[in-house]
Amino acid sequence: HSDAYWEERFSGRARQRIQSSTIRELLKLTRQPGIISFSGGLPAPELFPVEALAAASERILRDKPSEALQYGPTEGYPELRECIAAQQGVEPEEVLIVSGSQQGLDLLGKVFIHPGDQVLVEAPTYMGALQAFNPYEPEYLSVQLGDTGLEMDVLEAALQTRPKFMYALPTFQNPSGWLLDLAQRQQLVELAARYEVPLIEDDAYAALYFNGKPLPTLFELDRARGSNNVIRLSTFSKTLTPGLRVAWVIAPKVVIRKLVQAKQGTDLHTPSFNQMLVYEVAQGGLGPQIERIRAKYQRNRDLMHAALSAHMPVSVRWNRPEGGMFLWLRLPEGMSATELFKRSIEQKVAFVPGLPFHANGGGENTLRLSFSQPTETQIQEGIARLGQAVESLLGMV
Ligand SMILES: Cc1ncc(COP(=O)(O)O)c(CN[C@@H](CCCC(=O)O)C(=O)O)c1O
Repeated sequence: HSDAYWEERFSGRARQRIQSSTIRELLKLTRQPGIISFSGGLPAPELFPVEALAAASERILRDKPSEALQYGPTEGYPELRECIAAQQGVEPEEVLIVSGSQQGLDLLGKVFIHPGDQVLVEAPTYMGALQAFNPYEPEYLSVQLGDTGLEMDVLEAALQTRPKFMYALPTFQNPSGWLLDLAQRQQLVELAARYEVPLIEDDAYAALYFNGKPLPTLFELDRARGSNNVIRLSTFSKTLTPGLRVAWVIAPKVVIRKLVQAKQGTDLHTPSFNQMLVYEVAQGGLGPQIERIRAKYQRNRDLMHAALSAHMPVSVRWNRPEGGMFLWLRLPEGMSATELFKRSIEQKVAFVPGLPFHANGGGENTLRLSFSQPTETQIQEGIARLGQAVESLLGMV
């Protein structure tokens, strides 16, 4: 049959609401030789604890082969679930292990979003969440996030319209790297509780503070005031390995029970072996591993910052995140990051243009730079080439 035979049989939703992820598509591009990629939020591969994982897999297959290779409970590997619950100060029944927090986002969309529901997101926000939510046909409300945090008056007005939930990334936000300060965290939690709008806190980068004490999560602030209005997602992808696809959702028991039902229909359960592997390596504590990651990313951030100062024209602005993997760059008004992308790919440099991080448009002159993976030389060389590409467009603005 022709492609048309199949395409005309896709559901309307599949045709309109299921589109490709810009990050995933770009990552295919960046596998070409010689490309310096600042695109994906990919952990530095040399930091994967390979020996520890190899030893743990040996032990698991020797001591618990059937549990590792057999179907398991949808809720997750009990020991891992209990370990996370203890760490987060909740009961195991409030924890669900998912196949990456990306699956957590999909399941949350599946159980909460009815076609036409309003969902409040930050502008910019993580495009993977938009990709997960889109098939459930929400209408997006957005609230600007910038160097002074969230626009709180816009936030309150949006919450008053009682959207189904708000998707928030308070800690080293993807794509911008912003960290929401304590006052705004308190305000956000209080406003969401007042207007009865559940918060979904996506905390993928919670562990990646470069210095200073971590701020309390929205989840902690909400529980501390005797409320249970926050659902929290976090993952082993940024502290251990993303390829094993092990993450977790913390939510009230009634929500976890519904998510479990949804997950039964999606993948029955997260791979048994991967959960046991993560448990074996993580239960010994990831402290030293996280220290190595923080040191590398902080150094890379400083190198990228210095390179940007050396090579970017004065009309280009960028921030200096105190953690995470990304920084956010703003080109002169009128300059298109998508146009810049085409030129910089010719110079074998890749990044993620800002447009797809905006649910309701805008951000044409913004772009995300990831500093987690490139080597020092690649940062120097890549930013120098990017600076030239910007210069070549300056004449056009
Ligand atoms: C805020 C936020 N939430 C969920 C995820 C997905 O992480 P999981 O590996 O599914 O736990 C991510 C991972 N995003 C990275 C990784 C995507 C890389 C890829 O698509 O290969 C990025 O934005 O580049 C994230 O930043």
